[in-house]
Amino acid sequence: MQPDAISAKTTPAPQGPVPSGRTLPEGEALLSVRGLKKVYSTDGGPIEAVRNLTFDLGHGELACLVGPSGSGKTTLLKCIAGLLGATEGEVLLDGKKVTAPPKKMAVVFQEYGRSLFPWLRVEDNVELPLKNAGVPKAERRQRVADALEAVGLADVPKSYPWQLSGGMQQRVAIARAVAYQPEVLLMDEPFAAVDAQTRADLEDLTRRLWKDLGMTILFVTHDIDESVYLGERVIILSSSPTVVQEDIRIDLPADRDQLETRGMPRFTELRHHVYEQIQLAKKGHRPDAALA
Ligand SMILES: Nc1ncnc2c1ncn2[C@@H]1O[C@H](COP(=O)(O)OP(=O)(O)OP(=O)(O)O)[C@@H](O)[C@H]1O
Repeated sequence: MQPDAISAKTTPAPQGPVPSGRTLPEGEALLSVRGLKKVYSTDGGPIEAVRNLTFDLGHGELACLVGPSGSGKTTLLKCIAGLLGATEGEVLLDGKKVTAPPKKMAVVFQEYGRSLFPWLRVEDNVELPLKNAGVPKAERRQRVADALEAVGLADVPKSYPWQLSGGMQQRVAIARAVAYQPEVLLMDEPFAAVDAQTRADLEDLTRRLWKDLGMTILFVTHDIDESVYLGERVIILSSSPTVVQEDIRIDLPADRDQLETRGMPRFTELRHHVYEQIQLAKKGHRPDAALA
């Protein structure tokens, strides 16, 4: 049986029978993905990575995106971030079409080792995007100090990334995104390469920053438990060529705790449901309308 909250608040997509995630009335969405399709041209022929994705994110939402390996999660995030052009459809930020990386957006990737500059100290890594954006020096310093404080790294501003643990390096990457003060933060499996304890700490840090700073977050993860623990909503993708398989509201209490929340019967119920859907997606199940 499906949990009660599933499909709650879902409104039909404007363009007809194609399965869609939750959409909002015009003017209410901060981020809109509309009929997004991405086909890669390769020497071996075209690869249709994403077939048709439609969903909205409202101001201040924290949504997780899960789907089978190869279902196009990174492709979608790159299209949203303006790093990759769509074949069809569009991404709108505050109603404006995204055609290049928008100033209001920041991305945290999985590979912190590659996203931080090893020759720059922690504080300089965090400061760099602010410099590039022309933020005045005094304000830059304050924002860097605040961001390092927020991620619990106020005591290592002069260290180099390679002098820190993996979890600490990822916190530097998060601090860099936070200092930039984005309206939308995209996170692509950001904790996949850290140990379980650090991962739990970083999950709690993400929710705390989300609450304190009021950002809108789209968080891609392979980890079903993580998606349910972190998200206010979980968007499940089908296997490639990708459509939205289901868009679930996570009706767990706002204050989450690694032991208490994960021990709740409702957590288990939601987790089971997402797990089942991913298994179905892996077996090639697609929402009926996608086949039409
Ligand atoms: N640059 C590219 N050129 C050609 N095909 C690509 C490219 N990038 C991704 N693809 C293909 O597009 C599909 C979706 O890939 P993508 O990396 O977006 O999926 P994913 O859900 O993020 O995967 P994973 O969960 O394994 O990280 C795959 O079939 C992949 O092989």
